[in-house]
Amino acid sequence: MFGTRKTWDLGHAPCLQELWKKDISLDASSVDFLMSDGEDDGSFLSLPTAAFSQRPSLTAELTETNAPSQQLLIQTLQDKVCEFQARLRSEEVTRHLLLQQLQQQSVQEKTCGGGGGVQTLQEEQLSALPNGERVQPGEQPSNRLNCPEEEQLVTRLRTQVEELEEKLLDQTQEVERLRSELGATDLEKQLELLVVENERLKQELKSCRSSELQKLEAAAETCSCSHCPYSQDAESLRREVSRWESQARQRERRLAELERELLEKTSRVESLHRQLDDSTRQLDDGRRQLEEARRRQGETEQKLGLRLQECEDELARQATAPPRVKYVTHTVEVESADSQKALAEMQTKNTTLQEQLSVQRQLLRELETQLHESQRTCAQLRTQILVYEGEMERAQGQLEAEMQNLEEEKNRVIEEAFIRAESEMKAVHENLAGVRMNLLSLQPALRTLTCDYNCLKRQVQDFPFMLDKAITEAKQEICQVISEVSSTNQELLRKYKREMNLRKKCHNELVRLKGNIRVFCRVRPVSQEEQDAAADAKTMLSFDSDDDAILYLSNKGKIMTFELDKVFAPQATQEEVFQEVQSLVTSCIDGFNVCIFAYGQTGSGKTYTMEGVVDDPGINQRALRLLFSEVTEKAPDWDYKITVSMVEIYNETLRDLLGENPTDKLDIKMNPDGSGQLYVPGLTEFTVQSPEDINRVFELGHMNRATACTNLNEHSSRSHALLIITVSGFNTATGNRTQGKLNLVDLAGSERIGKSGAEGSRLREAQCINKSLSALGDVINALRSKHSHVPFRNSRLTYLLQDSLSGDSKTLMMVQVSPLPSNMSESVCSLKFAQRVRSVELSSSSRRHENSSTSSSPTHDSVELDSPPVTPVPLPISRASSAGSTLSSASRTPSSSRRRSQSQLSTDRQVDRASPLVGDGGQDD
Ligand SMILES: Nc1ncnc2c1ncn2[C@@H]1O[C@H](COP(=O)(O)OP(=O)(O)OP(=O)(O)O)[C@@H](O)[C@H]1O
Repeated sequence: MFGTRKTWDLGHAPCLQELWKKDISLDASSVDFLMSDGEDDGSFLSLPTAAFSQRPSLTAELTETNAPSQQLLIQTLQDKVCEFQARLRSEEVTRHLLLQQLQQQSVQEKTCGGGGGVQTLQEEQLSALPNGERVQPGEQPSNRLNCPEEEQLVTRLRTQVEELEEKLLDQTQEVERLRSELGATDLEKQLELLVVENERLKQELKSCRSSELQKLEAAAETCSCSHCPYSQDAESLRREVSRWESQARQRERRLAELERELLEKTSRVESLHRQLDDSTRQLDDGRRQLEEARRRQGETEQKLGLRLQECEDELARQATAPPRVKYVTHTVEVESADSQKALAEMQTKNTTLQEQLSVQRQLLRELETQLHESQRTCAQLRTQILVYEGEMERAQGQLEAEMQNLEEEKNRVIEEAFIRAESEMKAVHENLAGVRMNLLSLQPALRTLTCDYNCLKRQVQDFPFMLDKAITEAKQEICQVISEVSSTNQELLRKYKREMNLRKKCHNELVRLKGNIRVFCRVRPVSQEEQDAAADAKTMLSFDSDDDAILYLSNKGKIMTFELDKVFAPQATQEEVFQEVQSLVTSCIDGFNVCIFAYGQTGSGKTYTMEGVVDDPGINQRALRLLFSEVTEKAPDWDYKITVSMVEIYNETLRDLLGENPTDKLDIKMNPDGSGQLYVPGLTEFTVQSPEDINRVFELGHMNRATACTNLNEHSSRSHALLIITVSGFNTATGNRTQGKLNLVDLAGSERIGKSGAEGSRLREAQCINKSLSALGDVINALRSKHSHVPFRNSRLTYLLQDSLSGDSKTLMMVQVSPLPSNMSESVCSLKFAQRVRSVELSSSSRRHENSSTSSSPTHDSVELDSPPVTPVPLPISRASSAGSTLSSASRTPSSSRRRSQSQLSTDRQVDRASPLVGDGGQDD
């Protein structure tokens, strides 16, 4: 027995004891920890971590509406879980206490020597285990009974936790859905209300606008005057309506913006509501799962209570049963190893369970953390929802305020428009009444007007026939008048042509009677320098106060009388000189060739007479201006062309002063067309159309003359300068053509060589001058003598002037005389030559007419000389020449001198032949 008892010694199970103690202490601390956790936190949430990780926004979607119930539900779940864990832990504690009691009983039986009794007791206790189970050797009875249930409980707990998580998710979704429905409904209602209100406002605005416009149009129709006050009111109303329209458009735009904002927020709230629905649905599911877990927990508790009750009963039964030491000892000896093995297994299982519990605790903490985050997110969402709702309320408030303002303004505008419309209506009614009165008063006048209108209508209907008749009569009258006018015009034209021809004939005859060669004399004044320089500056010339054709010259004590066509005293002006010349110039327009040349010694005033000075131009410029004025006067019937050439004859060399190269020598040739006319090949001709053109031509001529000569004054004294003006005319009415040539010649000085003492080149110049002047005298003598041969070709000068010296050409020689005594012999020579030239009569041949119609014109013989002359210019009476007579001024009268006979001229011709032109100079030559 004792040996048996030795084998029962607890020394074989020290580690079991320690293990149990250790387990108990661990379990107690764990229980305390768990209890403290459960009590302190109370937020055990059985949502799995994966569920939150998969739905991170789920917690954030919890809304304020279901938050209290959800928290309550979570709190309830946490309480249940904690209660269940506490029960689990208390069951474990109870089981450990039972084991400790069993161990204590065994120790007591050992110490009391009743090993067999202990073994018997244990056997009885083990046999008395519920369900007839026998305690196996080495196995702790209660432990063997509870382990599967714990595993099942843990499994069930996990399942329940998962189910709770799912339920919580469903519940949350349901809550969200409910909240979404509620919120969406509100928002939709608000939106619908806003849209309806907007449409209503638009309709009201449109109707108000249309009514205002109709009123305005009606007012405008009733009064269409621009200055009427109704039109002005209507205009102001239109402006106001347009202003309101612009404001309405602005508010519509603002409303559209608010609608857009509202739509955005509505969509956002809808999404939040959808999320809240999901959370509510999950919460419902979690609730259901929690109820299911609670139910299962109740069942488990019930089972555990029954099992505990059975254990207690068994322990009580074993305590009351007598000890069976031998048997127990044997049993203990036999079963101690098994018990130790069972204990080790139980310890292992306990360890596993503890690990599982720690995992569950960790999971619980994570879930609690997630719950906190979800609560925080929920609070943020709640705040955001509140902000959105505030904004919506504010926008709605603004919208309402704007609507209110619009309504008020609309009412005010309508009221004002109504008032205005009423006043306008009143005025329109008044006008209407006035118009009615006027209408009544105008009705008689209207009847009269209607009668008049009918009469006029009949007249208008008859008008085309009357008009046709009148037009026909008028046409006949017009045709008759036209034919009469045409015949009259023809007659007038015929008379005009006849008169024109007659005028030309008369003019020609008058000039012919005056003499084709006319000689004027001009005495230049004594300059101030000459008076200051010479004591004998006293003039030797005197004039006849009664006859302007007589010049007296006192020479060597004798008085010489010279009778010319005209004598110009020193005080004669350029204009007075030109007055005597202009009849020749105008005959150039009629188709005559005219030659005007200034003759005289150097310094006698030739250039002054021909060219003049800038302020007082001479014959050249005045002649051209006169031609322009005459041509302009005849412009309606005549088309004239005036061309100008300028040449210089120096040392028998002809140069073109208007050419590009004035130093080139020109030649004079017969025109190859067989007309017998001379022409200068290469001579430049400028067509002048205005006085400005004339000035340019003269400037160019002077410039070229100055360019060609080193000393202009010296050179100009020894060269002949010719200005050749050609006037070509075409009568557009008659078709007649005329061409006249005007030669304006500034001859070289005619002084004698012996007096000047020239040598070398000067001698050559003087010889050339004398040659040309002698040739001119020979030509004039031949013409005067009516020789068959006239020596035109003896000099360039006479050759160039051939057509202006022959035929019916007109020649004017202006003899320039110096009044100084020192020049007296030269003056005598010049005057003698002038008197001889004056006796020459050019043959009167027909003028050159290029038109064949000239042949049908009246001939010179057919001209009726008793007809009054057409030319208005008074011309000097032609005078007979009386050359070289030395008469005293007292013994002769101007009238007697004018009637000198031609026979006397023949006597003078005999005298002149010895010294043809240059007087003494001719003898010197
Ligand atoms: N009628 C006049 N009134 C005033 N001054 C005159 C008049 N005639 C000539 N003179 C002056 O006499 C001077 C000489 O005149 P001008 O040069 O015309 O003589 P000329 O005969 O042309 O000399 P040349 O043969 O050298 O060219 C000039 O200064 C000119 O101004």
